[in-house]
Amino acid sequence: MTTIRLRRPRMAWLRTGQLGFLTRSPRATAGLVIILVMLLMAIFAPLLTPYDPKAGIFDPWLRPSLTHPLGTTALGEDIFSQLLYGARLTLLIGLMSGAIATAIGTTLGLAAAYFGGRVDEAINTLANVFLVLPGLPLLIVASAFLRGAGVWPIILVISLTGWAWGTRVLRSQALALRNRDFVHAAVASGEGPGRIIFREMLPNLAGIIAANFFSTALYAVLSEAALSFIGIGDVGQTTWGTMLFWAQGKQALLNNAWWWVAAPGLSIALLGTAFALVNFGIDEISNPRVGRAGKATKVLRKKGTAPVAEAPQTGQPLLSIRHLNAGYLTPRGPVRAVRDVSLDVKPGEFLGLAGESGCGKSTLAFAATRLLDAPGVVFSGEARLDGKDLLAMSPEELRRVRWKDYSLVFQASMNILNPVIKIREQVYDAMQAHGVQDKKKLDARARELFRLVGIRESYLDAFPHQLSGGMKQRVVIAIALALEPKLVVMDEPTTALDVVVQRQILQEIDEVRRRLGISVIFITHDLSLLVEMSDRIAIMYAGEVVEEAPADEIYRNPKHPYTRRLMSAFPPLSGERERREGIPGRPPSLAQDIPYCPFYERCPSRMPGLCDMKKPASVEVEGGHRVACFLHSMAVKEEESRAPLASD
Ligand SMILES: Nc1ncnc2c1ncn2[C@@H]1O[C@H](COP(=O)(O)OP(=O)(O)OP(=O)(O)O)[C@@H](O)[C@H]1O
Repeated sequence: MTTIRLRRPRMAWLRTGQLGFLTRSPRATAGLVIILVMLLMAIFAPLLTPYDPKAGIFDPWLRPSLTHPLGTTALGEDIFSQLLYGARLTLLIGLMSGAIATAIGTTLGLAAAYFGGRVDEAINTLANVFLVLPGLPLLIVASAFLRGAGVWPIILVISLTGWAWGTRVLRSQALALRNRDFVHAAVASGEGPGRIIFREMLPNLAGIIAANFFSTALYAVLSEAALSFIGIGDVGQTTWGTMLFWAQGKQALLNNAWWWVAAPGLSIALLGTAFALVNFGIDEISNPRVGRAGKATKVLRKKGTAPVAEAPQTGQPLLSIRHLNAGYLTPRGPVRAVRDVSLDVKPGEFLGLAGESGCGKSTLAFAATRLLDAPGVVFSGEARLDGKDLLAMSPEELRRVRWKDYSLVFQASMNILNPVIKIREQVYDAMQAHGVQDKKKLDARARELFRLVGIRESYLDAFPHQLSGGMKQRVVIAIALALEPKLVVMDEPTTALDVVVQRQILQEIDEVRRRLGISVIFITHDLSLLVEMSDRIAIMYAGEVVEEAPADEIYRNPKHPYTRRLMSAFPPLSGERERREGIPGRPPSLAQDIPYCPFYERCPSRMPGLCDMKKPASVEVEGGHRVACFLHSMAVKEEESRAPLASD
């Protein structure tokens, strides 16, 4: 049975201490103070006034005085007492209706987005039906029928007619979130569904949920006032709405007792304003860009130059990919983006993977690490990490090894950072999902990681938007290194960054992987960069690895005609500036079978009748230098056929 580790979900602002921030937002503070004062007035009404709100024991139409701060009604009741006691039911109606409608709306909206399919369809249909139900006529009918049943009919009708809007909005927002990179990354890092919904998605929806709550609460307060005002509902109860009803019925304004109308009317308006103000505050929390949380620090600290320790080379590959076939199932048939690829990565090795765009580099990396999403599919093959076949693992086994044994950084990795969660929490996440819970250890490790990738520790308490693109990418690299995985796959991790930052980050990656003895698969179009960084380079073309050799060997002595053209398409590392040429022609479509040399059409050294008839096998031409080209496999064969003669 699959067990999912779930931490107790807590709302984001409680966890990150952002509730404190709420009180630092002047608007939210004002809103909270108003609501709190009203709540206190409601709770402590018996202490604040000695009079029963329904006791008509005083002279009617008394003007405001010290004994009766808001005067008396036409029936001789104390208006101030009515205002205090009325707050009880008015607040109860608002807060309860808001809470029930928001709970139903949030649960159904999130369930629809997360589970999709039939669940989504059913919830959506239900929400559509409830959206067209006319709320006010229903309220009138329910109140008329349930007259005398107190305020609960109103609360229930408002809750039941008010949840559908929230579900609609939350569903669409949650659907968009479901496809965001940070949610994919959370899935990839082994987080369970509950944790993803509550930890990753819910905080991003806090603004909408709050808006839903406060707008329903306000709607409820206003509806109750409107119903009471026109005499529907239980006018025997004391609420701000029934106060307005009686004031109107007894013609308070004509009797110059404007305070009888003004007191409940202004209280309702003030409550609405308070709801709106707190709503603004929560919007600031849920969207840190709006707020002022955290101080952005400006200067990057230069990293120390600690001694470098190479990983022990055991000779056994850490990752061993064998006959891997992977691709995409499309309506026009399968695209075979990775074709019978076999590749090894040794412990501590930096393997560069290069090739033109669309040749299958990313598909290879994602397929081998079981991160290929639909419509991607692994057709066949093995990918053994430390002897364990990743492609045969159960989802639970995979969850255990991901991030711990291997991790991934890709081009748009900075998007995996959840915009509403502080960097520190996100660095902790991967470690917590794998059992590190001790706060001191988490903090020490997070600081160490930041030093390692050259970011000031103070950025741990920043939000992602406070960091530049380069820094976010460093954070992601730090997260990828958090559990000291044996292998990190980096798919163009710096392509989106400017050249200076790229170089800095690459140097840091190189130093970190040497220091920690981590193996790296580094994917890029930039062959000259790979030559500089890699121990070994594999060149891919049309889904196949056509050449593989130590980096300096590829640089000095490229053998495959494609590698040679690729090398000449990039500027040399040093020397005169000269005009570079691209490779004429286009790679073949990966939707078709290619039972011959895939480079045939573009190859300047092609041999018709051979290269267009069958596929060259990959052969070792020199120690560790393999190439899949007839030019070289023939030379090897000749060499081999001469060898016995020489020994005769
Ligand atoms: N979702 C998809 N559906 C169908 N085909 C796809 C899909 N994703 C990628 N492909 C195809 O698979 C092939 C390999 O793509 P892949 O992204 O692995 O190449 P790449 O070498 O990493 O390219 P780049 O360097 O531009 O990222 C391409 O022909 C591409 O069009």
